[in-house]
Amino acid sequence: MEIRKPIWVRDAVAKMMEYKKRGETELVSIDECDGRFLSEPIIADHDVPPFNRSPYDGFALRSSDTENASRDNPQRLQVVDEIGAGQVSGKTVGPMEAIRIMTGAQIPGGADCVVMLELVNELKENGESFIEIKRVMKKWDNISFQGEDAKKGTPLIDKGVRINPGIKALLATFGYSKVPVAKKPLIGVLATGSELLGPEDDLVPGKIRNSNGYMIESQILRAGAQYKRYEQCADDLEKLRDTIMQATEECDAVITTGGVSVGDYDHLPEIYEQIGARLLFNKIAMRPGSVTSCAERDGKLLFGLSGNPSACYVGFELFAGPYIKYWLHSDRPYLRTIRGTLKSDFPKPNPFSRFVRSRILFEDGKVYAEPVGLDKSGVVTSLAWADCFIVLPGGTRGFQAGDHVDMMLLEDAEGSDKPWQEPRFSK
Ligand SMILES: Nc1nc2c(c(=O)[nH]1)N[C@H]1C(S)=C(S)[C@@H](COP(=O)(O)OP(=O)(O)OC[C@H]3O[C@@H](n4cnc5c(N)ncnc54)[C@H](O)[C@@H]3O)O[C@H]1N2
Ligand code: MOO
Ligand SMILES: [Mg+2]
Repeated sequence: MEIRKPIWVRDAVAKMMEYKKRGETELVSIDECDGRFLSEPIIADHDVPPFNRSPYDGFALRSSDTENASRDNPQRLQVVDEIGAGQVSGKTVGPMEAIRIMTGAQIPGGADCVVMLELVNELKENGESFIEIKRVMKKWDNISFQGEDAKKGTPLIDKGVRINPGIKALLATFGYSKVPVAKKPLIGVLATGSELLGPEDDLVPGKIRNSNGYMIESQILRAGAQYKRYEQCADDLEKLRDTIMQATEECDAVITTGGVSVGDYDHLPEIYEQIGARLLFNKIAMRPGSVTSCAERDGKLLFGLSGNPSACYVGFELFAGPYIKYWLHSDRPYLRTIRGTLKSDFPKPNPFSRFVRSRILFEDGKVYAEPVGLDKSGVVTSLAWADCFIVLPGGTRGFQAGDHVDMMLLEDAEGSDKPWQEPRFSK
């Protein structure tokens, strides 16, 4: 029987990333851009705001006219025009004059400050309008300056960033009615196993429902890609091979689940050979997911994820996820790792690096990680509660509550420019 030699997580990631690719750009309507990844950076092509404007409803005037203003000596200014947002006054504010101005309107020529409506007395005399002002105004009081938010030419958002509501606001600000985004890779998904039923099927002895296929599809969507589902397949070598071949032709990458270990019906290793795919690795020093495999055919990757649900989940996040994020032009395609405090004891030793499905807790300004569910690779329920992996490097013993540990974030938009790597002492 074949004995596989495990490789380090960092080496497996590096091997897989030798085949990384950037997706092409496509233009989508701004209405369709949510959740997509920018394929070009956003650079301010004009000043924001584009003109000096009023942050208040009030009066624009010359601060020098208020030099002697006080409670006992109100200064009277004549109101010579009024402007709402979107309008521009043709007038210039002269000595002892003011222009009534609304929030967002361009500051008229001559004026160098704005006084709020609430701070003046308004008077009418002979059909003419005046204000009395009782306070000294300083030059540039209450002006929102052209370019104070962003100066023309400033890089604002990197390419490869997922469009969120704030970024969408910037896209609109800078006139992107069409947005350059990375084309989503199409990932073929194939769940293998003669024991698998569909979610619509009743349970029968010896069988289980296919959960990995749906989970992987959801992980693909969370990573920002799209999937094509291939009909779940019994462990029949020829049929599996033909379906995988077809998926490799039709998709940018293929993810299978199950059939990668050493069992009698684990056909993936044989199929890689038969279709002429080059095996990059089939054993990694990690738990779960040690059988995670990856092969390459014509520059396309085939991810052979474990059939065990937790192992499948981890394999996707460590390998397929970064591959997809890079495709989407991210320079931070890896999961971000932070340090946190272990909430409960984890007594198991770690011969291989362990990715423990866990939950982030925030208490008293500290970040804690708490393992969820059974730490077994065949477990499915814990995945529903996990929003991070606690990463325990191989070669370490058990950990106690209060120890500091690495936490890999699963629901994080920022990512990391480096993958998690085994610390040197674990070698
Ligand atoms: N003699 C050895 N046996 C095993 C080894 C080993 O090194 N030597 N490795 C174990 C490890 S570790 C893992 S992980 C599993 C990997 O198994 P496979 O990837 O070959 O997956 P299967 O055998 O097809 O299934 C394993 C397990 O997962 C269930 N499964 C499969 N597909 C799905 C699905 N779509 N949804 C939900 N559950 C699924 C399947 O019923 C099995 O229970 O091998 C160990 N064995
Ligand atoms: O690959 Mo298995 O999940 O290590 O237990
Ligand atoms: Mg198996």
